[in-house]
Amino acid sequence: MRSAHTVHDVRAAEAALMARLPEGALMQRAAAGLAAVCAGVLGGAYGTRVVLLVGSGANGGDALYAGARLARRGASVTAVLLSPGKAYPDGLAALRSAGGRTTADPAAGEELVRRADLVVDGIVGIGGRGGLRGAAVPLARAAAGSGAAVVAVDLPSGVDADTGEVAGEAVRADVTVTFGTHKPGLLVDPAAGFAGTVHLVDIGLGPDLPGPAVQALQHADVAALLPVPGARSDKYRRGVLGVAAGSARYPGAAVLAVAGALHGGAGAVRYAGSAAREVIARFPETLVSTGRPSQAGRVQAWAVGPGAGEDASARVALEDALASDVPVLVDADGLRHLKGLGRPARGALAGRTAEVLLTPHAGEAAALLDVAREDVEARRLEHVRRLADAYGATVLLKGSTTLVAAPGGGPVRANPTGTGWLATAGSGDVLSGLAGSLLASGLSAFDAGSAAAYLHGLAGRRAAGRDGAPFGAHELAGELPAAWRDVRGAAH
Ligand SMILES: NC(=O)C1=CN([C@@H]2O[C@H](COP(=O)(O)OP(=O)(O)OC[C@H]3O[C@@H](n4cnc5c(N)ncnc54)[C@H](O)[C@@H]3O)[C@@H](O)[C@H]2O)[C@@H](O)CC1
Ligand SMILES: [K+]
Repeated sequence: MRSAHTVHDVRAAEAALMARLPEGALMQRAAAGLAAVCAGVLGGAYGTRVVLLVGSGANGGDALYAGARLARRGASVTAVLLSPGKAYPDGLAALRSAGGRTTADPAAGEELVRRADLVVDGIVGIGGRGGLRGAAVPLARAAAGSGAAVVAVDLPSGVDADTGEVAGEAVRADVTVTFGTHKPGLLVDPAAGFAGTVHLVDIGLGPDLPGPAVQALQHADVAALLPVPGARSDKYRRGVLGVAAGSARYPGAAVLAVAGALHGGAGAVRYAGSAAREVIARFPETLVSTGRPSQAGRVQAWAVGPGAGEDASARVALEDALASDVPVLVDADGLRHLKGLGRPARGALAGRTAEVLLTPHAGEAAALLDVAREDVEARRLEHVRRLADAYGATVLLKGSTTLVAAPGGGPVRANPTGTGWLATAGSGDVLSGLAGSLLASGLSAFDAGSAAAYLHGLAGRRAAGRDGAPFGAHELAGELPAAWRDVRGAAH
């Protein structure tokens, strides 16, 4: 599990640890880790050209000390000082005594960047506010346009460490070397898209850190969550998922939701709705009926809404499922009907004894919160939390990094496996069935949502192939068994 902490928590942990260590020890740990990653990226420091972009704070200090280490190993190192009067003095002295040079001329800096093998971004770290400013902007652009590898110190300068927002220009890194713990912005888009490959350098903060603000599951975490049948399992004990999805207009959504559901761990899938004929034709193992959810027989969870349409029967299906005493996943048209139930948002769900999992994309989340879609996309972390609290439900916010938040606080899970190839019609229907199936097999809404997003992303990557190619949602569903095997195989 990768964990990310807020700037406030990182600073508090650093202060507690620093009080027990000699002065400068933490920065030396950070710089040593940074220099080691840089040397690895370069394939050895000797004879290489390294340019440090150095701002006014300790982030620049890390870059200067790492630059001194690289210079001692034979790299030609030049620091471009963006605030020459404020650059970290001891770091500057260390660089100079190791044979490194400095310049305060931004134009000369841009020229150096264009000819560099490696650019180290020490402009700002966790002390940064807003996008890049002044001379940092053309330098960051020159770095992006050069052939140099760009290594960001702690986080790419210009991105917001806590929110993942990118308010203006930011450095585009190939590699980010972060210290002590991840920062939420390294796991959450849009900022995460600027970070490249992230290396965590352990500087000893662990014992002083509280619980994380954001988590990203890894194979072993997901393997531990996935339900595996034992000797005493039967199809009912494994859990039965009810799917109320699709309509005469969108029968395919029902088929795709069932396709996802058959790969989520439930022992059986019941379908209730007007696409029963299409579902049974494609998946003869499904138990189908054409009535409302409450007439379909006993289930352990419902997945409601994909392709359900806008007419009254879809609203009735949602109300019916919510009136049950089992967990309910609400997606797509179901979310629209949820919004339109006419009762206060919380009221629609408050009386339930079992969990609710909402799975909106940014546009649906915006509609549920009455805000602009762009606001949700720019500050996804804030909005997934707000939506979970407003509706008293667990929320899976789909997108470039899918986020899952439970109501009432606690860490948000950021899914690391997504790929842009998943943005294809029907992909969300497969996810609904998959997450619903995991709910039916007994996982909490939080775990079901995050494990489903993880498997769905892996399946998407497999379907796209190593070089990347488009696929249809039915092919995505077809890759789910292989995604399970990837995850379970890595845990053994
Ligand atoms: N505190 C510690 O013990 C450690 C800190 N470390 C480093 O220290 C960093 C934090 O250092 P600081 O608190 O000095 O802060 P930063 O170095 O992140 O930046 C602060 C300075 O940047 C300026 N600034 C803010 N936003 C800007 C923007 N958008 N464009 C240009 N300049 C901007 C501010 O005026 C401020 O002076 C971490 O990110 C990490 O790299 C590491 O050395 C590990 C140990
Ligand atoms: K930085």
